[in-house]
Amino acid sequence: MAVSSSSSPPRTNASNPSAVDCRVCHEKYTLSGAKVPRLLHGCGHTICHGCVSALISQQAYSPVSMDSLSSMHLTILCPFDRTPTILMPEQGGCGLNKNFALVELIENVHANQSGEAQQSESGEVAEAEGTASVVDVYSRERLLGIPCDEDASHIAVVYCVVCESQLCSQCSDETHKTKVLHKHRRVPLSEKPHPRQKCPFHSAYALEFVCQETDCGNSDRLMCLLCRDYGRHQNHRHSLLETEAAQLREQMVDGLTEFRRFTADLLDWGGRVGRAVTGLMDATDGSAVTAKRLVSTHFAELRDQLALQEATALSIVEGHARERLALLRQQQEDLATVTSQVSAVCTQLDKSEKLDDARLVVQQTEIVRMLEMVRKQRIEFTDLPNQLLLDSRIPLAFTKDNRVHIGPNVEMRVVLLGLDGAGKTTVVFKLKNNEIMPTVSTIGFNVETLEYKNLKLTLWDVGGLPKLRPLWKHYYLNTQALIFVIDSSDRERFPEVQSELVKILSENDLREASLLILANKQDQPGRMNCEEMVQALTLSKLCYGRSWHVQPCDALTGEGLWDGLDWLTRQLLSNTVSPSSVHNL
Ligand SMILES: Nc1nc2c(ncn2[C@@H]2O[C@H](COP(=O)(O)OP(=O)(O)OP(=O)(O)O)[C@@H](O)[C@H]2O)c(=O)[nH]1
Ligand SMILES: [Mg+2]
Repeated sequence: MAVSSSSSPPRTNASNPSAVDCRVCHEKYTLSGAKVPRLLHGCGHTICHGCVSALISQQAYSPVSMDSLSSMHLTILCPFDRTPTILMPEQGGCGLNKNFALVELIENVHANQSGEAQQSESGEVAEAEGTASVVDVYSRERLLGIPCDEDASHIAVVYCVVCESQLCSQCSDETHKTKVLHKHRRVPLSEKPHPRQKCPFHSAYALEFVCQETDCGNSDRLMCLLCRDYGRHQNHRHSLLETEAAQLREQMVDGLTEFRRFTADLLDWGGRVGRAVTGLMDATDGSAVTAKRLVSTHFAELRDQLALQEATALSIVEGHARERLALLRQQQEDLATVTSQVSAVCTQLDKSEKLDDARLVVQQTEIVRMLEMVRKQRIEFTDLPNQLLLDSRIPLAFTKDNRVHIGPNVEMRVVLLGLDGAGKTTVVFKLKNNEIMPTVSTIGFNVETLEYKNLKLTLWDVGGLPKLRPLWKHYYLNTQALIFVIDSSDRERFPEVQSELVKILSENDLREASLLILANKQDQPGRMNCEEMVQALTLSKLCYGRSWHVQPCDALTGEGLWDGLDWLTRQLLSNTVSPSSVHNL
């Protein structure tokens, strides 16, 4: 500790410590001021206010003294057992309670020694028998440089809380010599309490109490002595303003600690979010850039693949057209040859017919040969029209993986099922003849053939009335596709629809069949869309393992029907047509 002269050097008594001496500086405790006993609440030991201040000024620069999370906390270590005690820096030593038991003891000692010479608190010089070392407990106050109220040439170091004056040690001692004034509480100037606010109703009195009545009726809870005893808060329960403020401060300290941690957490999360934003938006290699690159690559690959598939399909069609052309040209040539042969025979027969009998008979063998030849040609020609490939169309269709199928019509058996009134018959008529026919409930079945692309579909439209449903199973055998028609607007019958679907889809004969679900009557109010229908009928689960598709449609206008049929033909060609008839890419 620094050794210096002080305007009020405390007495030291290191050689003969007693209960009323500070065990650090070995000076006598006093009732107020620098030697007032302060209780270290961390461990319960007591040291004087001056030593607390000295510890604070020492600890303030120690790295362990500051709470790492809260700069508001100041920790001092007990000089006896190094237990930490936490303080608010702005309160300094005043933040610690006085050891009131000791204060009482000192008062008793003072009372007993009233006749004796008073301990000098001015502390000008250490007494001869005391220690030689003196602690300048007011070094901080001196740094403030506030002039003494009694003598402006002195620097004030203490504050009398009763007189409300700032004094140097000397003037403090001199002005507080009397027995009464001596009792005035004086604190180091750096610990000067905030000035008390005056009562707005009694300007001579300070606000000292807080009303605790819940239904007090006064807008202002603070009161002075007069308000409490005679005024608007008379007979009201109340507490000390100081205590109330201390409790509030305590709550604020707790809150601040908590909030600083919260702020640290927020900053931490903010940092993480910031890093995520940077990672996402990095212009050169951020996640967004990478994801976009992946999308572009994916679609570029798809385009390449499609271009390749298109080129292959075109070359297949061109090859097919060339073959057909060559065949037709061959047929052209053959016909021309036969025609010229027959014309030549006709010319020859015309000439021979004009000959006389003798000459004619001479040519008999030749004439018979020509007649037989032409007749033979004629007989052959009766079959020729059937063999001629006069249809210039090239029937083709695509599989679902874009392979092209060219060839004669492939026959398929398709069964239409669904509840009565769902629109099966209407769908068939619309597909077959593009017309709307007034329908009645189908009793039994209708069968229609439909040529679409290079498929020849046999459509079996089976009546859906409950009494007819047990007959559905007779149509399952060799069925390549099932078209299940649903009235999308009739939500009440969805459970019935689902129960029929469950039964149908568990049929062994339909295991391989493609399933086209027509969500019909999309023109009707209250209709269910495809997504809702898939959910409502748990179709993903029901149709697991088979090729299935839900197509919204309106059988009256035909909207959606051909899209559904396109899906079906692609499935059927992929599943059914022999690999040799499909031109692989
Ligand atoms: N508004 C509307 N009505 C439709 C639609 N499709 C069919 N209908 C009508 O629904 C009613 C029943 O149609 P059908 O084709 O006879 O029904 P179904 O499924 O063959 O019935 P069953 O033969 O009893 O199994 C008829 O009045 C049709 O005009 C549609 O898309 N919209
Ligand atoms: Mg019908």
